[in-house]
Amino acid sequence: MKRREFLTAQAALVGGAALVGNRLAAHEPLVQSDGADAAKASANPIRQSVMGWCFNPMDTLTLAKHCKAIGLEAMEGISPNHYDAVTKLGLKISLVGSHGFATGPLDPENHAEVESKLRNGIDLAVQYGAPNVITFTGMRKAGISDEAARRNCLDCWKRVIGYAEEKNVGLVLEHLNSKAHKNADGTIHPMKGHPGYWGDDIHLCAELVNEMGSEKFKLLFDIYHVQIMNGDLIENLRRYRTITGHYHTAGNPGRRELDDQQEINYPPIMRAIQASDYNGYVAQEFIPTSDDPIASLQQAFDLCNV
Ligand SMILES: O=C(O)C(=O)CO
Repeated sequence: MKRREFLTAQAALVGGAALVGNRLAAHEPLVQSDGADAAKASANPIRQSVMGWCFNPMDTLTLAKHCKAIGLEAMEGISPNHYDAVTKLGLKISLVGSHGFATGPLDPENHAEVESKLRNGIDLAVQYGAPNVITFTGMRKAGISDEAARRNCLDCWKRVIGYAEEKNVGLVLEHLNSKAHKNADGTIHPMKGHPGYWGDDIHLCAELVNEMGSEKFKLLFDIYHVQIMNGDLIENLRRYRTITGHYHTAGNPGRRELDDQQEINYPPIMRAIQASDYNGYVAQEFIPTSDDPIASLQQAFDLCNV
């Protein structure tokens, strides 16, 4: 989108709400009717992907074949060792991995690793035509204040963003929930929440994206994590849609299927995404609980295929 079209679209989106640069400031009220989403969500099908780790221990190629049969367009969260085989099946790679969520740029001790993994991720994304590479803030650390955490993250990402722009690959910052989710035996589930994660407020993550000031640095809006930490999903999604580069799904509570045992109403959320003229991916990132995880994937695909 050209800059003038972008600004016109923004103006239409937010009516008179205040913009920071060309981006909506956190907590500014939005003025858009729900009807507008339904009207615009038509010839713009959601491009669906899946996070491979959720389907462990199913092997990646088996999952890939099911994805192809169901109609998903892409996969992510799989080892790059599988990229050749997966792309040969006709699937795309929607998101490339980099450093983990625990070893983020918040801590300068991680900077060398984060920088090198982001650069490697960008190279892989170019090789396989993936639009984005994931990044995280990392965990809070004693002795690092919020202000220092912000500065450390921005300093590190700013050393890489020029390379991302040159290669036309996006970096997407994932917001995560920081609540502890217990298993039945009282242990903490390692993937339903990430206690200690600093970027656990969607407004903070949006501020970081805005401070980066690059079209190649955007939000990874994980609907499950946002529901837990901030809620108000459609309002937040609309607020940040021009700075969102990727979406993840899951049912809440439990990071489970998108079924009627959970509380998030996905079809209107998908229509809100469509109405934003978003043309990136929405990746299913739920942990199947049923005996037939592929049936769960089919059900999630159908529900989001609005
Ligand atoms: O929990 C998540 O959503 C993650 O992507 C962590 O890697």
